[in-house]
Order: sequence, then structure tokens, then C-alpha cells
Amino acid sequence: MFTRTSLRTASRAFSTSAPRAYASQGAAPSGYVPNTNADGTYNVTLIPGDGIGPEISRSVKEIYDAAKVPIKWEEVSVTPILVDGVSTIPADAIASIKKNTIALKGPLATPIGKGHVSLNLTLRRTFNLYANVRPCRSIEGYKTAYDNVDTVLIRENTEGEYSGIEHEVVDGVVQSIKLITHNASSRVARYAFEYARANKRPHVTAVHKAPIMKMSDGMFLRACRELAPEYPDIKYDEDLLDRVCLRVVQNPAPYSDRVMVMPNLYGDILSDMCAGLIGGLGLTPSGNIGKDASIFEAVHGSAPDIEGKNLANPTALLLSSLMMLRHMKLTQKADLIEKAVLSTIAEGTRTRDLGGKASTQQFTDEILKKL
Ligand SMILES: NC(=O)C1=CN([C@@H]2O[C@H](COP(=O)(O)OP(=O)(O)OC[C@H]3O[C@@H](n4cnc5c(N)ncnc54)[C@H](O)[C@@H]3O)[C@@H](O)[C@H]2O)C=CC1
Ligand SMILES: O=C(O)CCC(=O)C(=O)O
Repeated sequence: MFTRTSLRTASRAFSTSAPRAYASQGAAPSGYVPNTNADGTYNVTLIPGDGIGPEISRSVKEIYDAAKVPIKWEEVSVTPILVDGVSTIPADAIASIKKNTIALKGPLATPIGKGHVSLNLTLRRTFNLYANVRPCRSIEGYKTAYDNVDTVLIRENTEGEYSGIEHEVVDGVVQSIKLITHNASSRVARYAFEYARANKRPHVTAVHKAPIMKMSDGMFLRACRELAPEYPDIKYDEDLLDRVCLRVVQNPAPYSDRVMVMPNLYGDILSDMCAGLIGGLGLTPSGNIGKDASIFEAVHGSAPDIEGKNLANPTALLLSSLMMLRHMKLTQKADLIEKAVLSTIAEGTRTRDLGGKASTQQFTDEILKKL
């Protein structure tokens, strides 16, 4: 359990470190150059998505227009189609991402326990988006029990518990295979070390359950350990998933100088937990990074409970889009919009998830006034 004293100590520790712009870290693998049109604009694929996706995507588009971001949106639908009896993503959506190498995606809903496979996972696998970067930072002026959260999780994004290899062995017994390869572990580990170095977070922690999953998580750890000597400027250590959960909620401050890297499912769960510390899923962005394409999306899902009610908080998708702009080296535009979004929240215009009364549109309009 955290105590008031531990929270105060954590706050003091945080206030001595240099402030970071939220999600300021570029996430591009080195050497990435976005495709530019002759007029200096960039084509970006936009997948509005399901549920609240179209509402929050509209907000991003309005804000980008006002801020004169040199982006031409290429809007595509990923309503699944059947190919040879298997549901998948329409070919024109795939072609658009392939051509543009960059996309912003609203959430895509997946039926529970039946129906089509997750199109989110299909996109990650199709484009080999091997690293899922999930920063989570306290929002200035929005008070929670913690005002010192500044975590970065890097989640392996193509295999692990999300491999989707399941079968029924005999009636009443099913198996779900957690697939871990040395290759995928090693490339995400390298990405984490590079990210740590580029973003001045001199500590990488590999998060695992290797006492139990000795072979699979054991291999993940081995891949991380093999690379650590190549990064003598980065402290490397390992910690158990359950212990990390405990430690982060007790005191997030020690995590503000490090990058945590982990297998797929652990990153999914830990990032929602971190979101809870700063005010919820309406606030946390992410980037799915690959060598040939990257797709940016909020951590949250399609929020069917508030769909069509003008209640969604567009901040998470907006911050994801700012990670995208920084990835494309459009840093000034990213800084401008980030300032407008965060000051809107700090001044007290808030959507319902943050305890406010502003609709999605009212919140968006307040941001527009600042651009
Ligand atoms: N990357 C993606 O596209 C993801 C898709 N999903 C899919 O989304 C669907 C719904 O999943 P849930 O488990 O309900 O998770 P969810 O993230 O959609 O919603 C969880 C809770 O957070 C709230 N919430 C989420 N985003 C919000 C926002 N921007 N503003 C205000 N409140 C927000 C919702 O209203 C709900 O109460 C499922 O079909 C799931 O498979 C889930 C997670 C990620
Ligand atoms: O595809 C889904 O429905 C859920 C995806 C998810 O949990 C994730 O973002 O990892």
C-alpha cells in the first residue's frame, strides 16, 4: 500500500528531475524518412475505427486543420471482409498504409470469444510493427493520487500470448500457445535500448515471469541480456511483472528515468494500470513501430458504453498523433498542439472521464481557440 509519506517523497524526487514534454520522445527507428509530396505535405492513412473512433478522429482532424499541419489524410475503412472464408482487412487499407508508411488509427472492436480475429493484431502482424511504445505521464493540473508518473513501456507486439494459436485438445481442454522467438525478443530489446539512449532514460528493465515460464520468458530475458553489454551507458536489470505492478503503484518516481520492455500481454495490462494512475484511458497514447511502417493509436478501445454520446475524451488519440508528428520530425507542430491540449485540461475544461462536463466537441473547441 502506498502511504501519504511515500507519495510526498515520490513527488519531491520527481520535481528535481528535468521536466519532459509529454510523449515528446520520437519513436522512429534510426534512418526513418517520411514520404513527402512535391508541395511539402505528407500523406497519412487515417483509420477512424469503431465506437468512439470516428468522434475522436474528427477532433484530431479539426485541430490539425486549425494548426495547419501539412498532412493530407487518406481515410480508409477496415470493416473486415471475407477472403477464402477468413475475415481480414480490405486490400485498399493495406495498400494505403504500405504506400504512406504511416497511419493514425482509431480503436477497432473485436468480438469476445467468437467472430473475426482482432484486426488490431492483424495490422500489427501484417506490417511487422514489432515495438509498441506506450508512454504515460501525469497531466499537469489534473490531480490524481500521483503527480509524478512518467513511465515508458515497450511491448513486444507480434507474438507472445497474442499469437492467437489456440486449439481444443480434447473435449473440455483447450490450449493457447504463447510463442516467443529469439528474433522478435532481440529486435524489441534492441529497440528498447536504442529508445532509452535516444530519450535520455538511462535504465532498461526487462519485465518477466521467468520463474514460471522458464523457457519462453527465459528466452526473452536471454535476448535482452545478450544486448545489454552493447549499451554500457544504460543500466540493465530485470524484474517480475507482479512486483513491478506493486512497485509502480506504491511509488512511480523511480520509473521516470527508465524504459520497461516486456512480452506482449504484460505490456497490454501494465499500460492500462499506468493509465489508471494518471486519470484513465482517455489520456494515454501509443505507437506501433515497424521498419517499413508505423501505426499510432490510443491505448484504449472503442468504448461502446459511450459511443455516439459526444462524451469521449480525444486526448489519447491526439497525444498518439503527436507521437506520430515527432516520428515524422514535425516537432514544432507537435509542440504547438500539445501545449494547447494540456493547457485546456489544466485550465479545467475536461470531459466526463476526468470528472468534467465538457462534451468531445466543447473540449475540442477550447483547444481550437488556442491555435
Ligand atoms: N487498440 C485497440 O483498438 C483496442 C481495441 N479494444 C476493443 O475495444 C472494445 C471495447 O473494449 P473495452 O474493454 O470496453 O475497453 P475500452 O478501452 O474501450 O473502454 C474501457 C473504459 O474506458 C472508457 N474509455 C476508453 N476510452 C475513452 C475515452 N477516449 N474517453 C473516455 N472514456 C474512455 C470506456 O468508456 C470504458 O468505460 C473491445 O471490442 C476491444 O476488443 C480494446 C483495447 C484496444
Ligand atoms: O484487438 C483488440 O481487440 C484488443 C487489442 C489490445 O488489447 C491491444 O491494444 O493490445
